[in-house]
Amino acid sequence: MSLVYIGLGSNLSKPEQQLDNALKSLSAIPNTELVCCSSFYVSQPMGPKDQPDFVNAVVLLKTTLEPLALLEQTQKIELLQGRERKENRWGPRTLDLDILLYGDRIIDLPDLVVPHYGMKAREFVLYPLLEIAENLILPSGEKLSKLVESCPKNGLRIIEF
Ligand SMILES: CC1(C)Nc2nc(N)[nH]c(=O)c2N=C1O
Repeated sequence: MSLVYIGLGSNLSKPEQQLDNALKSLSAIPNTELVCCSSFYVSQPMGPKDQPDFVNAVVLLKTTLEPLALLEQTQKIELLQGRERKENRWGPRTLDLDILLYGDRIIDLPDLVVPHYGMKAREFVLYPLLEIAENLILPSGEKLSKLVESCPKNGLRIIEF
């Protein structure tokens, strides 16, 4: 059984609803349990600013699926929710599911790099992750709490339901 942290992001077609739907689909992945989810956070787009603000969250899964089998499941959910794989990397999207951490594994495959390549500089990943994993140590040995200390919030704010 592995503990896997997944980043969720959306800035199209009712982003909060997109994340709610994604949570339902993630909890239905075979051999996988959705353990907990962070609050939903709103933030300005990193990269091109001429697009809507994003809604982001991080979830913790417990799974016996191997990394590429889990990736297949998350990509299926993205497509189900209307993500066109052809869109540009920095443009708006209905749903992004990124495998941030997979236990203590370091994975470097053409389709999957874990820890996620950009997570250390993304406030919209680090703050929700800290909310559900305050004592996390990354495979590199770095403390998540230290990374958050040096990551500006850039206006990131929790959506109060
Ligand atoms: C376009 C890019 C880089 N910017 C983002 N910016 C924010 N705030 N949140 C995201 O999830 C996000 N995802 C992306 O892929």
